[in-house]
Amino acid sequence: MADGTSPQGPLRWMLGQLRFSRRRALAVSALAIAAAVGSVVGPLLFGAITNVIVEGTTGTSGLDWSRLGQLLVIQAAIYVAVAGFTGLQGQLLTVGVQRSIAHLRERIEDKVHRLPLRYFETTQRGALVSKLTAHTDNAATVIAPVLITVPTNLLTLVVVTAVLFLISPLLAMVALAAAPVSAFVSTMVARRARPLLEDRWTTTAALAGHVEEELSTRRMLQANGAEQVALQRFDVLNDRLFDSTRSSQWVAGTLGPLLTAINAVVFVILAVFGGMMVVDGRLSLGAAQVAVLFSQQLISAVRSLAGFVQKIQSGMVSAGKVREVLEEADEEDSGREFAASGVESGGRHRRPPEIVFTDVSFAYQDAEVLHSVSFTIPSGTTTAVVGSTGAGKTTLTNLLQAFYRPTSGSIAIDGEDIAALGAREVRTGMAVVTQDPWLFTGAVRDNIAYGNADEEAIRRALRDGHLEQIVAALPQGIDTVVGQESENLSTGEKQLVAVARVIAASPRILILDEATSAADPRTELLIQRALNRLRRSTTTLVITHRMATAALADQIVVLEDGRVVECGTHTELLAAGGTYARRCGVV
Ligand SMILES: Nc1ncnc2c1ncn2[C@@H]1O[C@H](COP(=O)(O)OP(=O)(O)OP(=O)(O)O)[C@@H](O)[C@H]1O
Repeated sequence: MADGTSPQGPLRWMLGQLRFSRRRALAVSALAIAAAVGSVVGPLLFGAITNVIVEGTTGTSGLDWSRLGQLLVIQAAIYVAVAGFTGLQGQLLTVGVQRSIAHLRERIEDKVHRLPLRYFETTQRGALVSKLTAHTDNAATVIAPVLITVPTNLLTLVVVTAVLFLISPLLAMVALAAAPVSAFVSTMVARRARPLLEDRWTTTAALAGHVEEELSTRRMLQANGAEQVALQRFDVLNDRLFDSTRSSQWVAGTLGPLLTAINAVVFVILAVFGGMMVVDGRLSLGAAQVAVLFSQQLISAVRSLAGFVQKIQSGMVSAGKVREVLEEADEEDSGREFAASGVESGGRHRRPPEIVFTDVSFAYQDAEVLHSVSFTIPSGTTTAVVGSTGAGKTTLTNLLQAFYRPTSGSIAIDGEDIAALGAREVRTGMAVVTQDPWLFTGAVRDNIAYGNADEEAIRRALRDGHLEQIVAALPQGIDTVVGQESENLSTGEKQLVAVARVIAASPRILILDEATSAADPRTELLIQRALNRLRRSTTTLVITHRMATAALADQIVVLEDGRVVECGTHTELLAAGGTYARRCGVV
């Protein structure tokens, strides 16, 4: 696999992403070549027109108006055709490029759902967002130069040089001498600009991440009077972005004036030499004109090639970033079909599964956080896991959802090791409610249905989830748009929507991770009641700090420092007089 950041790799990779039909590619190339040929023929005709005028005014036979008219009409037709070819080629290319970019975005969106949790934990959010948006667009800017502008400019260079040599080898040598100088200057500038461009993108991503974080924690920042800290961080990043943008643009900005200066010197030399040759009679005025015009075309072709070097550099940096995401390893076996509900095609509900943890040990990095954890959650029962902060309770739920694999030991669902099942399969028919109810921006109906439930299931979820009254009070009822930052619903009400989603999905496995800990007593009661209806149709794992919640479970597992220290029913554990009883304040 090519290195995503190597100078050659990303360009070839980016071109590999193109979705051009052969016909479109041929049409674009033919139009581009025709436009390039037209722009070379134009100056030749201009020279011929000048010669006709010179001969007509200095000769004896007078001005040949018919030939002059013919040449002028042909030249006008060529310029119109060049404009038409260039415009059409641009349109065809744009549509093709945009289609390719849309396809690339689709691939990235798909990839985001297949990346392992660990990737998101170790990647800065802003960097990821800019890879998915700005970098994708910027990467596309290399396509037109690489496919069209660079080849046509090279073609122009070759043809113009050849014609220049035919007209006058001396003038051709003068014009050509400027090309390596221009190319050298451009390469030097591009080399200096590249690290500055990298820095500019990195800082833009960091700034985007900071703003995103600032917006999502706006209330907390204000409540804790921490706006100043956020402002300072913003200022640091903003200054860095200013510096890197200024430096990169300054470096890039030197290229234009440098090339203009080289151009001016060449122009003066050609004008002097050409003029002397015309006076000596070694060259016609028209040919001298063509030589000067061609030398300008030659320099402008070198100049635009140099300009594209910089554009291509920037695009390659972006292509490398996009490629990095697409080439990340997928979460293992995440490609299987995902069915969110436990209802079989026939409408009959499958029996909730038995879940068995056998000697499960796990380490996020080096330090083990779970040590030989074993317990069984029988089919259709509820097991509560209690334990102090950092004991490893949430880690257990992460392993059950196959976000990570146990370092040793196994977790089996109905006798099948989840390592063999694959992540998507494991999560089929599994629902999770955490302390933070997550809602996406959309109607309450869509938040409950989440693409799976039908009208009947939504109605049932509203009723059983105690949401009917709350939804009725919303301005557009069930069609009211809500979201994570929405002010329409309180946190407790959002939690009820999350619970209603679970009811509508009819999961076979339910994970409640501190699901009611942020709710007030009344909402907690409503959530408990709503979830009780699911009790017998699901196998439930409850993570809780509240002993009253744990007491309702069929079985309680007490976890301390990653080890199971007690396991039994509420009554059994109270009678045992151990950790659980102490937590309940009984002993
Ligand atoms: N993504 C992670 N990367 C590295 N270490 C982690 C990660 N998540 C949790 N840990 C560590 O693993 C240990 C167990 O964390 P876990 O979240 O499972 O505890 P918990 O019992 O759920 O705690 P709490 O009751 O506070 O939610 C802690 O020491 C924690 O710092």
